[in-house]
Amino acid sequence: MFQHHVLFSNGFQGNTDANARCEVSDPLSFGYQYFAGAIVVFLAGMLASFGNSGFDTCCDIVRRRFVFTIEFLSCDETLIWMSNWVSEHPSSANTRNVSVFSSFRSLGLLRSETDKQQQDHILLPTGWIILKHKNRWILITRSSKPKANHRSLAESSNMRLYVLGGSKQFLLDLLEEAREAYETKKNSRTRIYVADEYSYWNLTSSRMSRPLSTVLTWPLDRSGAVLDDCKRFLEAEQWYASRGIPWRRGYLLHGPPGTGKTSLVSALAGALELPIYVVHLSGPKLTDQSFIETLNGSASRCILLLEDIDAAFRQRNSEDVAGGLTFSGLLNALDGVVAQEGRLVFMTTNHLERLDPALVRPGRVDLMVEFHLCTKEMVSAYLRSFYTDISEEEVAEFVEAVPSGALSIAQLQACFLKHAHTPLKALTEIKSVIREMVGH
Ligand SMILES: Nc1ncnc2c1ncn2[C@@H]1O[C@H](COP(=O)(O)OP(=O)(O)OP(=O)(O)O)[C@@H](O)[C@H]1O
Repeated sequence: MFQHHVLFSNGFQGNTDANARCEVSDPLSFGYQYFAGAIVVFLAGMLASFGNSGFDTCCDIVRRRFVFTIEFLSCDETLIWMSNWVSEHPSSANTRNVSVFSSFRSLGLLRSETDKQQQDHILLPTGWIILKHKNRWILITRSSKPKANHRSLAESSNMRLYVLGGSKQFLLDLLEEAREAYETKKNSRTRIYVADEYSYWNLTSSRMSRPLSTVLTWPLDRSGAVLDDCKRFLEAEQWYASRGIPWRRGYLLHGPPGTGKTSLVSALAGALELPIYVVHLSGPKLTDQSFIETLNGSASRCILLLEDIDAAFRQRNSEDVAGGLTFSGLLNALDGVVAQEGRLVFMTTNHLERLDPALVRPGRVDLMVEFHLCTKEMVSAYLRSFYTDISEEEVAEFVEAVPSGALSIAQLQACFLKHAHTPLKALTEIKSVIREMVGH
């Protein structure tokens, strides 16, 4: 994906043309170059950070002639790319003193204490970092200060790169390299944000993306069809705009508990490389206004997940409120003038019949997907995916033992997990569960 980066020049950086002209074509031997390069970059950075007016002049001269500077701000995603790049640079490999940099904090997002997966943290060497990349010496400094935002405990953390003999193109290439490395790392994981009572999004988990093929639907190719629908929508912004249709698409996943509704959303997010933003509508502090603020604070490209929507609202004319959010507040936020465009809105319910028709009318719900208790084909497919070396005879016995529409995949999964290496024991247990269900 092509990204457009804007490099701002500031007074401190001096004339960018001058910087662009000062490509280092150094005749010095490699050993000397290595040493001298490190010293110059180090001095330049020192002068930059601690200079008084006398030093400022020297600093300016050194900078204009030899050094190209770029600053990454904490509010910008480029800081995450660069931090990740630095942490993975071979020069950082043997560092014994590191500081933990949470990429989400840097964007002002508080991480939940419950999720401490190492992969979400970037380990940066402490203090100043000097490294060599593509024959250029780079000095990296970082600074941080508490943010003024009362809702966030986050620190605002900036990073500066001083590149000896750098150029604008060198920095753009570096940035692109850093972005690609970060995207590749990130895209194998799905991020899930949950809104708190202050309409603030907390990253509560970042888990390995679930392959779509691991979610069984009925018919078996239903999940692929839903994915295609999502992709078509995401690519159709222009199509919607040219027809004056709001660029929104709502999905309602309905069916008994444990049949894969949430799993499908999670797998779709992985396939589409989108984060999931979850709002619990029954939160007592949620109001019409805070709900809108919450939605506005989510990423412009994301899956918005409203789970168990029936538990929040039943019939419009009976209980109109769930927590502080009213039914009309929900409808307005979903497709009123304040509604955001370009997002995929997924709602799930176990009780389709309880939903108010206004909530599921086209425009709010454009595609309904029904989830089923296991058909014989689903039992067979799930067995084969779980016990990869199961025999045909055992599959046939299982399929025979489980009546269509009796069990959810979640129930099968629980039993299979108990007997992960002994399918015959799982079969015995399943048979007794079925016997209990039919009452003999
Ligand atoms: N169709 C399915 N394909 C694969 N796994 C499934 C399926 N249905 C359920 N599971 C497994 O069962 C567990 C529960 O599934 P999930 O949370 O997706 O169900 P749900 O329909 O959203 O349930 P609820 O309505 O109670 O929220 C998960 O661990 C999931 O792996």
